[in-house]
Amino acid sequence: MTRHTILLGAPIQTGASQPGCIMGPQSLRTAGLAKIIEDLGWQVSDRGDLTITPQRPTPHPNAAIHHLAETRAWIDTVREAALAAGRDCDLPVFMGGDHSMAAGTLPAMAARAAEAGRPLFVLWLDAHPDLHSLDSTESGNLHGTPMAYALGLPGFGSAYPANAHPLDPANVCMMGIRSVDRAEAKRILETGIEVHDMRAIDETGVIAPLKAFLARVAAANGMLHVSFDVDFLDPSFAPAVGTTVPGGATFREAHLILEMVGDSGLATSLDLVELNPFLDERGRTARVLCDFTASLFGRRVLDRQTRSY
Ligand SMILES: NC(=[NH2+])NCCC[C@H](N)C(=O)O
Ligand SMILES: [Mn+2]
Repeated sequence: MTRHTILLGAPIQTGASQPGCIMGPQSLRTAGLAKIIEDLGWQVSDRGDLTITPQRPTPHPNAAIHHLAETRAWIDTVREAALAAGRDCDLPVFMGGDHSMAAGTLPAMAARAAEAGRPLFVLWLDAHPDLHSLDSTESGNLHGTPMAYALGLPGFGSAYPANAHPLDPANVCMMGIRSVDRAEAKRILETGIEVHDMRAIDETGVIAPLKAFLARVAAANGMLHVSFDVDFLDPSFAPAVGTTVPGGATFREAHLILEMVGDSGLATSLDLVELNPFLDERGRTARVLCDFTASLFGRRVLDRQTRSY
């Protein structure tokens, strides 16, 4: 049976300090995301881009926070549309937008998993754990908060919607982490989330920890959401991101991770976030993201035969 994917754009840039992620979905389309997946035998539907209406500012005791009202509106809009996309296909691709998008997609995928009576697992590929609450963020950039919110951690009051389906921290695996704020470090220790920072990856490689995680997902008959932040990658080959951190995953490390996830057949949803086309070089980061996505959708070397001239 032909498998079906839905592409859904969430052009959010209010969670980041630098503008530009608003162009993320269009850049992925221009780089040919739909065709790359179609060529692998999938049926692809593009549901276009979500929008929110203009918002009146809502104050918050943490004065660093900006665009709280927009973020909240995006969370509600993304959550509803992501849940519908999740119900309607095998593996939706959520095209950001900055990472605050995941404050909508993670609860949506958790709700979908609950409907299916299966646990949700999350593979978080990112330089940052995004474990801030509204109380702890120092930058005020709300793309630093989605994981804390999705886990149901305190510090959000009623500024974000109530989270009816908090993630189990035991089902989260983070890779690529190399920039952690103090409050986030504390939360990593308190929650016991599995974090493979770049130091650990340098020592052990990605294969062993990923195999172990995927085996847990399979054993639990889990659904698997992959949240892919461009800054997971080394900025030398993926420059189109506002929060670059040196020492990121190499091209091969990232491919291997997505190839292994692809082989496992376990992935049930994907976020592609933080692509800032304004900072790209001739579309190379968008192309690289499409290539990685193809690996997750099962592309092998022989699916991509070269042509000699
Ligand atoms: N999704 C991201 N790029 N997050 C970066 C967050 C960086 C930093 N921890 C902050 O809160 O400002
Ligand atoms: Mn992130």
